[in-house]
Amino acid sequence: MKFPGKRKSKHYFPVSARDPLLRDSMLQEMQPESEGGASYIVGIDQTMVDIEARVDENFVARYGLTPGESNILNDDMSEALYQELRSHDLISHQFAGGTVGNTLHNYSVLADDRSVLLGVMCSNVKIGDYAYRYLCNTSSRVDLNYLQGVDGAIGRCFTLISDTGERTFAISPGKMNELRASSVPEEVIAGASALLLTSYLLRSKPGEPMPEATMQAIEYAKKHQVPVVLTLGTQYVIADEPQAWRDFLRDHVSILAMNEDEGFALTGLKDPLMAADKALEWVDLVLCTAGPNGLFMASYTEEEFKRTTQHPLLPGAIAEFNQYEFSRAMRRDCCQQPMKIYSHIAPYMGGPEKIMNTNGAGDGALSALLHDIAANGFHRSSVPNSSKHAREYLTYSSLAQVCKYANRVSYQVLNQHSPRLTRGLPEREDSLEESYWER
Ligand SMILES: Nc1ncnc2c1ncn2[C@@H]1O[C@H](COP(=O)(O)OP(=O)(O)OP(=O)(O)O)[C@@H](O)[C@H]1O
Ligand SMILES: O=c1[nH]cnc2c1ncn2[C@@H]1O[C@H](CO)[C@@H](O)[C@H]1O
Repeated sequence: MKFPGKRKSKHYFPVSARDPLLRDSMLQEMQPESEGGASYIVGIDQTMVDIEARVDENFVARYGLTPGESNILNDDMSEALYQELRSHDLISHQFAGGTVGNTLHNYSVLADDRSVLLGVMCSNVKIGDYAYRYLCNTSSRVDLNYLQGVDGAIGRCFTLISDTGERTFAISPGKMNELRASSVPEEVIAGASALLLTSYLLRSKPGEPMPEATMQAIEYAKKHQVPVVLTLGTQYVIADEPQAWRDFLRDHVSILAMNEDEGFALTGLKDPLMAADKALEWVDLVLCTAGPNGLFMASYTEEEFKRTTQHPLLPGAIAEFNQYEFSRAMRRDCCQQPMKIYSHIAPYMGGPEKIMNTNGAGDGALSALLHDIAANGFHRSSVPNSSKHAREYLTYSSLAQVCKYANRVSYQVLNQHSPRLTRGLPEREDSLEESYWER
């Protein structure tokens, strides 16, 4: 694992006196990690490839699709849509996709370490087909050994970009929802630092086993105290039944990732800070991305061990909300006196000069948060006596540092075409501190 502490520690966890147990020599010893992976993330996804095409505004309306939404197509519509894209030569890119698949891939690239993907894969893969492309475009650090074979195609996600830059997904599901509960291995969930899920998993046709497989994974995660991370799909999935999603969060989820639109659909609050604050009623840690306005995080920490920021205090609906952003996130139930902490960061370097692609920028931010969570697990098992583990923290770094890291990774995604990182961040990121607020 690329341990965040291996970088200049001040970049990732702003302590002035370093942990005496965490000397460089010890970190060196920690580097060669066994293949089994002491610390990994597991996730479930609807296995799919993204087929990106530029279309005119009428296109989306002609197929009766809701703009901006992730729409499900029937077989006839999929075929007609695909044929139209092909005959007009509109397809510009094809990548492996899926929101959890993207996030696990990015996690594995950033951490240079193992993650485990659960889902389906064609039993009979042919060179050049979509399943083949999916496998070829997934990091070799993503463990695909637990995928369940199916007799048929994986999903296709037509990613339709209009003239205005709006992105509409049209999903041809194939067999993507055929994952059975019996294909969810308890031991893999039990050993993970976190279980990653998306709200899309609960959206399937009657009789398809994916929702049951998802609930089975949640049951194992609870049994083994593995934090459940949920990324909300699109606002429409949530807006259909917001109360059911609030109950779901309260009952099953510890860490929530969403963008401001999804936050609004969930809470009825437009301000991402207030939406994140509201979500703390149900979960322990919230990442809320807000496009050109950067991102917010909110969590709990132990009142006695809160740490005051050295950054300027920020105005907002909660006055000086970032006052304790140098604290580390904890589960509310692990705090004797829980207090809420918040942080915000503006886009890294003000955003790229030219945005290549916003698709997956939020997934990128979440993969950085997962890296920090896994690093905490890794550090806990490597240096159990460290003062860093005197209390049960969720993250290795402070909320402010996780924001920085998440934001930095989003920037990287905006700067390339695919939602999946082609390489990790520059090894030392020496410029991070100095150049952060320039431009
Ligand atoms: N127009 C922009 N200018 C600068 N930075 C941006 C812009 N759009 C996004 N970002 C950066 O990317 C991060 C995530 O963006 P956004 O909120 O659009 O994610 P998202 O909608 O969840 O994306 P996806 O669902 O496709 O993964 C933001 O927090 C910000 O750092
Ligand atoms: O229904 C779905 N299930 C899983 N992933 C989806 C669905 N719709 C869109 N995406 C995925 O979301 C990613 C960007 O966040 C895209 O890469 C797309 O593949």
